[in-house]
Amino acid sequence: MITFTSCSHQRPAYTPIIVYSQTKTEMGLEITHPNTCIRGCCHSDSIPLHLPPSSHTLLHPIARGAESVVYDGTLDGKKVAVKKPVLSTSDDINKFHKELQLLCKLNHEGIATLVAAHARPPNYMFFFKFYEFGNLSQKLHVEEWSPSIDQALKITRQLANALQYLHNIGIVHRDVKPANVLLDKSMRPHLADFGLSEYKQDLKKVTMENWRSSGKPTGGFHKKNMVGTLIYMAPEVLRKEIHTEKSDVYSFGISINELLTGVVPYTDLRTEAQAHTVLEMNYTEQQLTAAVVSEGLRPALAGTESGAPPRLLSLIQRCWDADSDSRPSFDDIITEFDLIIGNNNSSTVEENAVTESSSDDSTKTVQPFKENINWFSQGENILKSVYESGFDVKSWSKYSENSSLYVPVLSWGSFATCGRRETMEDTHFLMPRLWNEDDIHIFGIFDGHRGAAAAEFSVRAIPRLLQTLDCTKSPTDALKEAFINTDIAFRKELNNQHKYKAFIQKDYRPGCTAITALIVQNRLYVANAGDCRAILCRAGCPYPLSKDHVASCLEERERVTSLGGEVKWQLDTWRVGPAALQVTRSIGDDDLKPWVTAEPEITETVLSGDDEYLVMASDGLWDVVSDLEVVNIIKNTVKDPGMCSKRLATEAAQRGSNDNITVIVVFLRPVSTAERIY
Ligand SMILES: Nc1ncnc2c1ncn2[C@@H]1O[C@H](COP(=O)(O)OP(=O)(O)OP(=O)(O)O)[C@@H](O)[C@H]1O
Ligand SMILES: [Mn+2]
Ligand SMILES: [Mn+2]
Repeated sequence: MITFTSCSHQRPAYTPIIVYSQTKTEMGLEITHPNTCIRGCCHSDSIPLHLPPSSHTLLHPIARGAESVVYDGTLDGKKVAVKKPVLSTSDDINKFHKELQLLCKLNHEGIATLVAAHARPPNYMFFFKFYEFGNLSQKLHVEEWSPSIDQALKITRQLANALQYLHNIGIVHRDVKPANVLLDKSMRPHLADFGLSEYKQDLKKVTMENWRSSGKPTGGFHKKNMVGTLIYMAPEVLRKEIHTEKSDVYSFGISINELLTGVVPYTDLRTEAQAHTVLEMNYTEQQLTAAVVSEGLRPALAGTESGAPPRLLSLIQRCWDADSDSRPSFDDIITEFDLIIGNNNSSTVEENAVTESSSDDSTKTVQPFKENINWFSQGENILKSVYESGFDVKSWSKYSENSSLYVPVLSWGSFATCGRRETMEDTHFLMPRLWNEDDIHIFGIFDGHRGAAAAEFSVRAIPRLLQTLDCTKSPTDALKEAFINTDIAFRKELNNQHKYKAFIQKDYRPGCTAITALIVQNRLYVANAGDCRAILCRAGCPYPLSKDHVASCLEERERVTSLGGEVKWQLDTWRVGPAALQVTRSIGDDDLKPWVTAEPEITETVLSGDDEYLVMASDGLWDVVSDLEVVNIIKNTVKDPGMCSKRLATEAAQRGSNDNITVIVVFLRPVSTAERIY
């Protein structure tokens, strides 16, 4: 017989008592001990790892990344940035703990300071010091900040210090790029975003694990390993070899060059001149990768006119050397840099002396007298002619108070080329964040004919009119009015010129087609007059957002004839009036009014998470590339809106488009690091 001795599942004789004690951090935050995350894997002596709910508030989202949302908020009354990662799988939670462990170890003024974290369910959050000036990429390319050479050198030096510190404690950042450099009020840089960082000794293991988990070196493998953003990635990373700390040196070199030139890597035309063969302004991901890896393609190096000392330029070139062993370490970079800065200070003095003496001469030079009419500035003055008295700047931001609305996350880019024509008659504008509102954006393209005057006038006039709106008008009415008022003002100005300025030809009747896309929160309004076109890519498929207004369209032909206009088949197609215009709506074309109206057709679309991007272009693109082809081309292009625009325009040029080509691409949701690659 078997007897069971009772095994004691009873409580032990005593329960260990957890002693909750409190200490204070330098910032005056209270730390409750034991100070660990829920799992007990993250520790810190100085950073609280769990917080009472009353200690913090989240205010507004300031950035929605692919893997997290960053809010501004407060912690014990002080302004902070709160990074809330999107945690959907257990992998994501492991990643959070890993990032937190790492952040707890960091303490350097060149690195974004973690002041607290909350690492217990249901909330996982990082609290960082708030850096008022946002990230360096935004500063350079959205605000178009151009730093003085001294500012650029200071930022370079401080960033190098931060990376030297990281490498010395054995950490590789793996995502060095201007978007991960935050600026404080004094324009000092702080390296952020340790989401991809690893300890040097783990790099090999991490690579192998990812390799094994995906079975073969494609698909998942690439996605996990090709970290960072493509254009900042070192050749060895692009070749899917193991990352080293020298891969950070490469990304640092590319980033510093971007700081000096103000140009997004590979978008400068000068680069194309250097890049031969396959590239020819035609970057698919594979081609860019191949060119970087095997042809040694690099962004156009900053010129000495940027004020950068030649030794710094050669240092950048060594940083982006194809052979990682030939790249300097951050110890080397700092040593070299101090020599450079030492020299630069003395040369600045000399240069100043030179400029001062030469400035005497420049006062003697006389500005040449310009007779040409500047239609851009005429357009800028539109407010004077439309509003007699003052106006209020108001916005639609409170158009809908519903805070649970879907709000797209935008990034945008454009490319314009005169193609085979001798003159450029297309114009366009990008005005994200109208009135400084995060959720109102407008973009527009104007395709001029019979001269560029109407397109030049409208590109300044339309955004001006929209900026000074009466917010009681609906966006649809506002757009319509802006088109019509611009047309009236332009024709009035042209007639004035005809009357008083003899040097304008009598039969000079320029016009332009126009398309604008206005985004207000989750609504997209496309206003179109003419044959520019906009499409929306939703869940992988193209949807037209505008209809072409041309005389070959029966509806338009009937509209024109019902107003008394004449439409005739001439040469190859239907054309309007004595001027034989193909388009039936436009701004300008004074001799064809009112038949060729400036009144736009407007579509309204409610945006949702399925909406990927918007493409707007002049007919130079659409003549030779179909809606579906546009979607397919973007599918295999580097997911950067500027590059996609350029790729589409150059594709059209290659297919023989003989018109000016302007393309605007607006991504409507964040592109994750992985998506940017595949
Ligand atoms: N401490 C801060 N102060 C001010 N702005 C911040 C701060 N931290 C983050 N941001 C803003 O949020 C953006 C995203 O932050 P971060 O790069 O850490 O998030 P992420 O989700 O990893 O983004 P990514 O999509 O680049 O991987 C930054 O580029 C910056 O504009
Ligand atoms: Mn980032
Ligand atoms: Mn990240």
